[in-house]
This record gives sequence, structure tokens and C-alpha cells, in this order.
Amino acid sequence: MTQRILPNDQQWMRHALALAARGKGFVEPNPMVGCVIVRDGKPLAEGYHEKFGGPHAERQALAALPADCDPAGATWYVTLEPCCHTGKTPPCSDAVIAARPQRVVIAAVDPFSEVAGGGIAQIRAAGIDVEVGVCEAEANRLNAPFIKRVRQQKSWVIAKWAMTLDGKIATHSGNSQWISGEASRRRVHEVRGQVDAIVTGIGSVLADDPTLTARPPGPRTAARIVLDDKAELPLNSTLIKTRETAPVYAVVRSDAPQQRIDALRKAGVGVIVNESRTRSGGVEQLLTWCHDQGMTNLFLEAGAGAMASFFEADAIDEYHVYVAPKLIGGSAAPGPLGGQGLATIAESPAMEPLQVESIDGDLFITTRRTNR
Ligand SMILES: NC(=O)C1=CN([C@@H]2O[C@H](COP(=O)(O)OP(=O)(O)OC[C@H]3O[C@@H](n4cnc5c(N)ncnc54)[C@H](OP(=O)(O)O)[C@@H]3O)[C@@H](O)[C@H]2O)C=CC1
Ligand SMILES: Nc1c(N[C@@H]2O[C@H](COP(=O)(O)O)[C@@H](O)[C@H]2O)[nH]c(=O)[nH]c1=O
Ligand SMILES: [Zn+2]
Repeated sequence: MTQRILPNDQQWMRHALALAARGKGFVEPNPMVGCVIVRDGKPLAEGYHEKFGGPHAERQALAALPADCDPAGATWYVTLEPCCHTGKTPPCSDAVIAARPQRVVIAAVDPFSEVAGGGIAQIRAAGIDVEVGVCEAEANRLNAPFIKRVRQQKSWVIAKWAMTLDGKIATHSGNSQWISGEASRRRVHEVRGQVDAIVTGIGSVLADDPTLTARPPGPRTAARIVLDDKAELPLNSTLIKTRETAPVYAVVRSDAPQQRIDALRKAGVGVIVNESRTRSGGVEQLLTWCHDQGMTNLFLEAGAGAMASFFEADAIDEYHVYVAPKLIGGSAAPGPLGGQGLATIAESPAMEPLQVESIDGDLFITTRRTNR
């Protein structure tokens, strides 16, 4: 069988990827998946995985077919290999085969062990042409947090900070509200509403008494996690006062005062004891713990100290940096990453090229560690 990529394959797959992305924040810990059914150069139907527990993209596309339309002989574009296992919904590979396509084009293989090529094999075994790898890099990029969760049993980390043009996240007195403008902060709240947890440090809690909720609320409610070595989270903090809105956790060292730990627990805070001797070890342990809780995306909104413990553990996958046209100056005013820092530029971790967007006078810069 000769496999080949046809001229419009990428165009249809990009459309399917755009559909898939609409599921962001709604489908996790599932992957985002989109599907377009095309015949004679025209879309017959399309769909995407809209909600965790709901129908997969392929079944959504089938359900969107006009009542009198038999899709036999069509080409299917699916951003992720159709599943071949019964999870919360029956296998999509069966539904695809039953629709008698002429060809199925898939962007990426599903790394989930119960699929992992099995869906592709079943469709091929039914005598249908299958092309794999069209827009693969884009598809894997879209689902990088899902892939990390499946392969490494750890959650994906997005570090976010707002800084002045001279690279400061606060003044020497600790004042930082607000560096970025309103439109930028609205964007931050959108992300807060899509992630599973917002992680901060005790320094930020003591300085800002933050709420760390999505306002307005998004599709999911993030837990709030405070890196709090000595269990200092104040019992009258806004985080604890709003614990009914979203859960609060404190990550404490094993030698933190027991009466503080007890007081936090009594106040409804989940206490995660860092069993490792190092901060890096604590960060790794936290990412595994978050995975075990079913979390896909963590949003790190912290000061220089907590940010440094993630940076030093090489635990940041993605960066969201807001640069505002403000200047603070002063060598005592912190930059985003504290700690010892690196000795040479050559040691800087490999990063993807920056993507830059202008938001009402601020710059919104995003990037990722290479190959994540
Ligand atoms: N512009 C911006 O985007 C932001 C600015 N800020 C500003 O930053 C300043 C606060 O910065 P900073 O004091 O560095 O605060 P952080 O929020 O970074 O908290 C630092 C503290 O967190 C604890 N900590 C760090 N890593 C770990 C870990 N792995 N496990 C457990 N505990 C850990 C340490 O506590 P200990 O020392 O007790 O061991 C450390 O001192 C404020 O002025 C705030 O306004 C804050 C957030 C965002
Ligand atoms: N100063 C600063 C930010 N600071 C972050 O927002 C937190 C306060 O959140 P909340 O209490 O929920 O409004 C604060 O502790 C810190 O993590 N964020 C930004 O987008 N831009 C800014 O200029
Ligand atoms: Zn499926």
C-alpha cells in the first residue's frame, strides 16, 4: 500500500487542530482532539472532544452528519489516533470502521498505553488506508501537557510573571500591584480558569494576600497550592477564607512546626509534606502528587524564591511573561528568578523562539523549553 500526503491534508488537519483546541480547559486530563470528515474536497461534518466524559471527536463528527448523508468513501482527519479501548465511551476505531472511510489521516499516535498504535492497527486491518504524521509536531505541541502526564506521570508547568521594562517583578519594598495592565490581567484570569492548580510561594502570600481564583470563572476551578516550607500560611489569609471556593494546599518541609501543620489542617488546608531533603526534590514530588490527583496543568504565579525552586529543578515547561511599560530600578528590586542563578550564559536551558503579542500596551511573551 503506498502511503502519501495529499495537497489538502495539512489544510484539513490544521482545521481539525483548531477545533481540537476549543476543548482546552474542558477535556483534561483527556487530550484535545478534533475531527473533520471530507469528501470530494468538501467537509461533510466536523466535531471535537468538548468535555471530559463526553463523546470523542470522531463520534461528535458522526453525530453532526446530515441525517441523509452516508459518509462512505470519505477521508477522515483526526488529530489523535482513534481510541480502540472502552473507557467512558466505546472505541472510536469501531465507529470509524463502520462508517467505511476510504482513507483516515491522523496527526499523532496516542501515547496512552491502552491505545498506542492499536487504533491505527485496527483501522488498517479493516482494509482502510491510514496516513499518520500529518501536522504531527503541531498536534503534539497542542497536547504536550497530556503527553507529559502519560509519559512522565507529572503535571505540566506554566510559569507566569508580570515584569517592568527593566525586568523587575516588584519594588524593593515588595509592592507589585499592578505591573501589568487590566487587559493582560484578564488574560491571566482566562488561563487560571483552564488549569488544575495555581502554585505560589509563601513570600507572595505574605506580601500580597492573593486570592488566586479565576475571575470570571472558567471551565475548571484550580486548586491553590502554596510552597510553604515552614507552614506559615496565615489562618486569616484570603486563601484560607475562600477555601470553599477552591481547595487550598500547603507544601511544607517535614521539620515544619507540628502545631502549625495541625492548625492548617484544622483550617481546611491540605498539607503536603515534602519528604525530600531538597527543594528540587520537593518540586518533583509535587508534580507527581499533582499527576496522581488527576491534574494536567499547573500555573506557577509566584515570586522570585518559589519560581527559583522550579527553575533549579528544570521543572518549568512553558513561560507566560507579561512586560509592562513601567520602570522601577534599584538593585534590591527582584527579577523573576531568584536563587543563585547560573554562572554562564551557556548554561541557559534551551528555549523555543519567543512568541510575542501586544496586549493594550503590554507585551505578552510565551515560550517553552525546547522539546517539551
Ligand atoms: N510581578 C509578579 O508577577 C509577581 C510578583 N510577586 C512579588 O514577589 C514578592 C514575593 O517574592 P518571594 O518572597 O520570593 O516569594 P515567593 O512567592 O517566591 O515565596 C518564596 C518562599 O517560598 C518558599 N519556598 C520556595 N520554594 C519552596 C519549595 N520548593 N517548597 C516549599 N517552600 C518553598 C520559601 O520559604 P522559606 O524562605 O520560608 O523557606 C521562600 O522564601 C512580592 O513582593 C510579590 O508582590 C509575586 C508573584 C508574582
Ligand atoms: N503583580 C502582578 C501579578 N501578581 C500575581 O497576582 C497575584 C494576586 O492575584 P489575585 O489576588 O487573585 O488578584 C499575586 O500574588 C501575584 O501572584 N499578576 C499579574 O498578572 N500582573 C501583575 O502586575
Ligand atoms: Zn475515542
